[in-house]
Amino acid sequence: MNNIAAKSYHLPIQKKLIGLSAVIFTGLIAFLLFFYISFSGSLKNEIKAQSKHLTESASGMVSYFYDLSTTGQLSDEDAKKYAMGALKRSTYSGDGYFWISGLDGEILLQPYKPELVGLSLLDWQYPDGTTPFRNIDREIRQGGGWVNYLWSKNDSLKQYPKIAYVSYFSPWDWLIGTGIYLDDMEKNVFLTVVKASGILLFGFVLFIGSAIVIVNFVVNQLSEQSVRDTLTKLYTKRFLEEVIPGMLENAKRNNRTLAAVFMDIDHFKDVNDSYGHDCGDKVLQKIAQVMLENTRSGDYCIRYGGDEFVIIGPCDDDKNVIAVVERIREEVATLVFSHLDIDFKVTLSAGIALYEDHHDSFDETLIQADMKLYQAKKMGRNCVVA
Ligand SMILES: Nc1nc2c(ncn2[C@@H]2O[C@H](COP(=O)(O)OP(=O)(O)OP(=O)(O)O)[C@@H](O)[C@H]2O)c(=O)[nH]1
Repeated sequence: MNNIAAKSYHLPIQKKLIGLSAVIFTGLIAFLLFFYISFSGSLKNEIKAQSKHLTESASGMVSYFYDLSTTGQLSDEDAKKYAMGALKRSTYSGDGYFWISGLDGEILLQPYKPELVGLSLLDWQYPDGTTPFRNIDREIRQGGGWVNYLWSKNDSLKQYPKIAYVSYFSPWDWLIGTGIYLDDMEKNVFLTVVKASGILLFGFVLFIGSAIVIVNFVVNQLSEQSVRDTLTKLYTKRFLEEVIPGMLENAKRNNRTLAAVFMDIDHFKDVNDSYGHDCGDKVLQKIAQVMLENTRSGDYCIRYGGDEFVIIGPCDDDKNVIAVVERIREEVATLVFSHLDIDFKVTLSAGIALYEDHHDSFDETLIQADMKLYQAKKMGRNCVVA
């Protein structure tokens, strides 16, 4: 039954929530795009800075061996040999390595392609005739700088664009460098950004999902409260109007009919007058409880107004309905209320009508049930007329 209520009351809020999520989602995609562009730029710079830092550290290592030679602890030749050995072993990030060449372009150290040692880089030409290492010394002599060139990977002959930071170790006229393949860098940047975006997206989905669950819960609670009578917690007359079309449809689909029961407490005015309004309220609450306890989950118990109640529920014929209403009437009649040590009892009258003729409007059934209630009152009250 709550589904029907949800259908009637939640739709606009849910639509707004979906709209809001769509706007936030579009915003997030735009943000991720912006994030990708700016973050990938700074990540590339970071990778380049790391490469520069590595080359400078390698120069520092070479410098250490050079110092040993100047203090006479190592011969110049041994110092160079040990420095080269140290750099040869200094690989990083899996396949990162350092190379050394002389100022004349001669390759002195190439850990992954030792066959190149002794060859000169200066005359090395690309198919377009350019010589990438010819200008190295000019820039590098200032201390260090970036060089772009093509170089094959360890496991293939194909050449890939590479960028290397090269520093100049002047005492030995050595150029020390370590390079990064641009496609590897792009791949690393892409993977890092994708991971970061994935985390952001996951966070967003989690946030929106929780927001939808919480809002749905709050909306359910609020709409449930808005259709409940505050005193008896039964549904209100307004809710009856909302729920009837759906109930009629269900009844038709299941080849059943709907019963309408009108109930009214007998001489309730006297209860108020004799025992006070608060005591009257307690009577109303107790009778509502008896109604709820005696009806099924598909039935709707409604406080129609004042001391008047309505029950609507699917049924096949009036026998079961009469039995249920009689049970409620009898149970109410046995209740003993007390006020300032005075015990009193109340009774109620009821009228039952079925929607069996499938009139155009259910209002007619309600009017009939109300008329039957009137008859019950006329017949002396504390009875059910069907
Ligand atoms: N305590 C209390 N009384 C209410 C409430 N709403 C309506 N009433 C009272 O319920 C009484 C309804 O009385 P009536 O409909 O005139 O008739 P009755 O006294 O029940 O007599 P019959 O219906 O003819 O048996 C009135 O006195 C209203 O003031 C409420 O929320 N709390």
